[in-house]
Amino acid sequence: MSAPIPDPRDRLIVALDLPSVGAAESIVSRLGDTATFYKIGYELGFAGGLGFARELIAEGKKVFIDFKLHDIGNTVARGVASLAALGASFATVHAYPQTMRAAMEGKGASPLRILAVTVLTSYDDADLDEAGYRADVASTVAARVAQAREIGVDGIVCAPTDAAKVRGLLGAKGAIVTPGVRPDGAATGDQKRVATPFAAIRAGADHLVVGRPILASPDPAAAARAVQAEVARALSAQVPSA
Ligand SMILES: O=c1ccn([C@@H]2O[C@H](COP(=O)(O)O)[C@@H](O)[C@H]2O)c(=O)[nH]1
Repeated sequence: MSAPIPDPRDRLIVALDLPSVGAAESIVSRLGDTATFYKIGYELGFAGGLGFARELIAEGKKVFIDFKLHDIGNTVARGVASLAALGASFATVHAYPQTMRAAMEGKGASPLRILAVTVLTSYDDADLDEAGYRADVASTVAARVAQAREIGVDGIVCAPTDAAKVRGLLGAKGAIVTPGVRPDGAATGDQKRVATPFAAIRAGADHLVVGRPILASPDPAAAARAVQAEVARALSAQVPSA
């Protein structure tokens, strides 16, 4: 049997950073068929979002649970096993070796893909220094990707500005997922390491996570389609002409 043809709409993951299931239902309905992949983080997750994740999956959408797990190995492995049973497509853990190994053990043979978060996109060198790290963002990302690759995690979450370097370190295998994506002119908010959808894809990202630029738009479906159009433009620019 041949491999399923990937749906290009899956390149965009819409972050449902919303306070209630009702608010999420409203955005999902306005996005309709435009969006196929949704991310659920703390805000919606702690407000009934896991039940909503189940509904989205039952409707054929893909779900990324972004709780960035980090705990003792037993707790991480068992938490990940529950996310695998839920039917999530992606789940995040912080890129600490013990945590990454536990997550890979917890997912078992399920299709859940474990993504290791390297350095949050809201952090710059000064933020790492303030948190007690003695290495800058670039070297911390590189060290974490090397460990993630060694452990065999399924993918990496990094800033779009790190994606080219991460792709070089990770090789062709392994998904690169980038939050911190901002269409030209969009407010950056608390994000510090940002790039446009076009630049992120050109740098080697497989999936872009976009929240506020879509959620805050008067027309979320148009905003999502604009991101997808940039993705398509970047992908076609990557293919050398015959
Ligand atoms: O390094 C990281 C890891 C995760 N995120 C999450 O992505 C979205 C981004 O939302 P925007 O509104 O597009 O800024 C959000 O859910 C974060 O928790 C990240 O931003 N950076």
